[in-house]
Formats: sequence, C-alpha cells, structure tokens
Amino acid sequence: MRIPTVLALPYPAQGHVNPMMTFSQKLVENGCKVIFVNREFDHSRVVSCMEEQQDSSSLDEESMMKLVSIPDGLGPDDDRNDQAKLCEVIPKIMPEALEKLIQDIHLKGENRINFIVADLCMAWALDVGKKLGIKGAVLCPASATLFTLLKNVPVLVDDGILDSDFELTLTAKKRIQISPSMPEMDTEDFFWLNMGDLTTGKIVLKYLLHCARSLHLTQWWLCNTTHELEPGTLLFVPKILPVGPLLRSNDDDNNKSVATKSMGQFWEEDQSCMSWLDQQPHGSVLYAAFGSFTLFDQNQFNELALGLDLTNRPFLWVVRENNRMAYPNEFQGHKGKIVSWAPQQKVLSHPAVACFLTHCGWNSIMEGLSNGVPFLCWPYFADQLHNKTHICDELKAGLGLDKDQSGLVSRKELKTKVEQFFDDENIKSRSVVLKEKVMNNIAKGGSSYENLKRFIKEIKE
Ligand SMILES: O=c1ccn([C@@H]2O[C@H](COP(=O)(O)OP(=O)(O)O[C@H]3O[C@H](CO)[C@@H](O)[C@H](O)[C@H]3O)[C@@H](O)[C@H]2O)c(=O)[nH]1
Repeated sequence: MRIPTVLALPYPAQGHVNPMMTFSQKLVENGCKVIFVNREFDHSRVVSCMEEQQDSSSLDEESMMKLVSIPDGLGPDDDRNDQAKLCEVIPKIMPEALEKLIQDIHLKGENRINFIVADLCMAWALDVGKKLGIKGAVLCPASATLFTLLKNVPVLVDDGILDSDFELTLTAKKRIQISPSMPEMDTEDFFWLNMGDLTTGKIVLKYLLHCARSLHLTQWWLCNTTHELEPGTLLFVPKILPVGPLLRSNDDDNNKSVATKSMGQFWEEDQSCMSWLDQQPHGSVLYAAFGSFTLFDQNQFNELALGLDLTNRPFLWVVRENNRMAYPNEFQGHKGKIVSWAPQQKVLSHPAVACFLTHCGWNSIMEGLSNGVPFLCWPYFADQLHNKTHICDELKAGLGLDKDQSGLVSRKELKTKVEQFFDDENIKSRSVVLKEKVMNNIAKGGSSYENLKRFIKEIKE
C-alpha cells in the first residue's frame, strides 16, 4: 500500500510546534510519513535538544519523520519573540520558501508530498498547496472558541462592536455572545487587545485575518479540543473537528519510537524533577509553569518567588532562562525544585502533583485537564484571558488569581488562593470527572479518535 507523505507546518512558537508535532506523531503511528517544517531558528534548537537527549537517531533519512526548515525572513539580530515583526515578515518570505522547499523535495524524487497540514496561523500554506496541486488541512492549536472569534471578527465590525481598526467602539457591550449556544465573552478580553501594546495586537490580528481568508480551501478544520470542553462553540461551527487532546505518549522511557519521542522542544527538558517528584507525597505539589512567552518583571518575579515560599508547600517551578530574574534575598525555596524547562506532560501525570499554577496557554490547559489536575489561573496575554474564564466559570476546574492595584499578583494573593484551593475538594473531583470525559475522546471509538481516523483515510485515498 502507498505510504502517504504529509508536510506539517507549525507557526513558529513552542505552543504551536508541540501540538503539531504530537499530531504528526499520530500520523506516523498510523502509517504516514511526515516532513515537519520548522523555521531555521527553531529547527536548530529542536535538533540540538534531541541530540542532548540522544534522540537524534530519529533524524535518520529512513525515519518516518523528517525534520526540515525554511527561513522566517528575520535577520540574525532580530527579536524572534516580536510577534508584530514576525507577522509582518512571514507572508513576504515564507510562502515562497515553502513552495521552493516542496519543489526541491519533489525534484529529488524521494518523496512526493500528498497533503499539507498547516497551523491555523499559517493557513496561507493552503494557497501554496493549491498552486502545486496538493490538498490541505488546518490545525488549530488553541481553543475552538478562539478559532470562532477570529472567523467572526468581520461580523463584530458589522455589528458595531469593533470599529474598522478592530478597537472596541464606544457603544460596544462589555459582554457578548457570538452565538446563543456559546458562552458569554468579555469584549475587553479579545486576544488582540491583550498582546502588550495595541499596535502589536492589531498587526497580529490583521495577519490572522489574512490567514483566515484561505480557510475555504479546505473542509478539514481540525482543532485541539473536545466536544465536552466546548460544546456550544462546536455546535455553532460544526465544521471545526475536534482531534484533542493532543498528548505525547508518556511511555517513552522504554519505547524510543518516533511516535513517542520528545521531538519539538526548544529547550532541553530537565528530567531531574521527576525523581524529585517521586520523593513528594501524593497530591502535595504545586506545579508552576507559564509556557514559552510569559515574561515577568523583577517585582512580579519577587512576588511569585516569595508567594511560593509563603504557601509552605512543595513546589516545582519552571523558570525559563529568558525569564530569569534575580531571586529576592528573602527567598528560601527550601520546599521547592526549580528547573529551566520541564517534561511538562510527564510532570502533570505524576501523582505528587496537586495543582497547576498556569498562564492558561491552551496546550497547558489541555494537558492539565487530561491528567485531572486542577488549575490556579494567572493569564499573561492573548487568548489566555478567555481560557481562564472558561476554566474557572464554565468548567469550574480552577481558581483565578487577581491582580492588586499596582497590577501585580501579590505573594499574599497566591498564598490565599493556594489555601482556598486545598480546602476545596469539589475542584479536584470535578477535574477527575473532566479527565475521564476528555480522555474518552482519544480512546478507541471516541470522537477525536474517529475524526483522526477519518482524516487519515482521506490522506490515504
Ligand atoms: O517547562 C515546560 C513548560 C511548557 N512546556 C510545554 O510547552 C507548551 C506550552 O504551550 P502553551 O501552554 O499553549 O503555552 P504558550 O507557549 O504560551 O503557547 C502559545 O500558544 C498557545 C496555543 O496557540 C496559546 O494558547 C498561548 O496563549 C500562546 O502563548 C506545552 O505543550 C507544554 O507542555 C514544557 O514542555 N515544559
């Protein structure tokens, strides 16, 4: 039987590469070959992490997963976390680079690409595919609600909620419903209004609207979600097909197949936290991690460090190298373990972990829910504000942390919410129920499982 070759194209950010990689690994498990395209900068980070972890055998030519790269158009000294700059240069450089990559692959004659799976935020790749006669799909690594909000931005302009420059109008309501089946949204939480500065937010939104214009080129709108988590949104937009939760298999210690390896990390995972977790009592540890973008200033970093001390509970704290501030003098940290990047999915499945102090990135939410770990929600930017509302108000699987008048989450607030959390048995039991519901989706016969099968059948035809 023919082995189909799929080209997978994530948006260049950790929270996008991870779910695309997990999805690609599922394709490999199901007999497809995948050519995974990172931008050059991320490609070299991913490869060097794999080399550190002695996983590079999977880069073998014979492997079913081939990692390749294209330029992102930024210069060597440009800030690669600058989303505005990135969104301006991607459409100018990457479509042409992708087209050339595909043509070169075809010229070599080793592989013929049969299908493109592009991140929703790279949906322009569907146009490249159309030009070359290759079918495609989009994969949304964020919530179906974010997907729907993006699709409905023009409607919000028509309804007078947004002006033609995508800012809230003076008459805009504080809370809206995109459809009667969907939960209410706080208009001030719209993701582009919460990206640091408004100019950046608008550039990102314009880029995403440009991507959304290509969506009609495919019937496959895949999303890392499940029916139970977003029933109203999926009812309103049935074209969005849940394939979540996208989780890496955890049995990788003994099974080093392509389908189970850690193949998309930008930073090396510090495995020492796993033996530290083994020494902690079950259900005792606070896991604090804020994804790949969050940056705390020195004051906020101090409050967090001293707040963790104040809780007087064991904690595992991920402090990325690019977000490391000076630890305050009073910080003791004797109950904690600090790592610069954790094997997060493994951590969340460890019985010692009681609670996930998170920035509410959608992957972190899906990974926490899939392990029955409830949340303390501390959103940083973009879609994370909606995600927090969803977790706390709709699913009731977490508590939100509030900022004080100076805009900080204080050490006292952290201590108070941690205590409230440990006093509330209901949050834990709701999370356990949610875990079962969410995980049923990827068990044989489950809804996401069946959607993936249907999709693979389409690729193989
Ligand atoms: O120590 C760590 C910390 C994180 N992770 C992984 O990194 C990913 C982080 O993704 P996510 O939780 O979604 O956070 P961000 O990196 O912030 O993701 C971006 O992309 C998401 C999906 O579009 C959005 O929801 C976020 O707002 C956006 O910031 C997850 O798979 C984690 O398992 C690790 O492996 N180790």
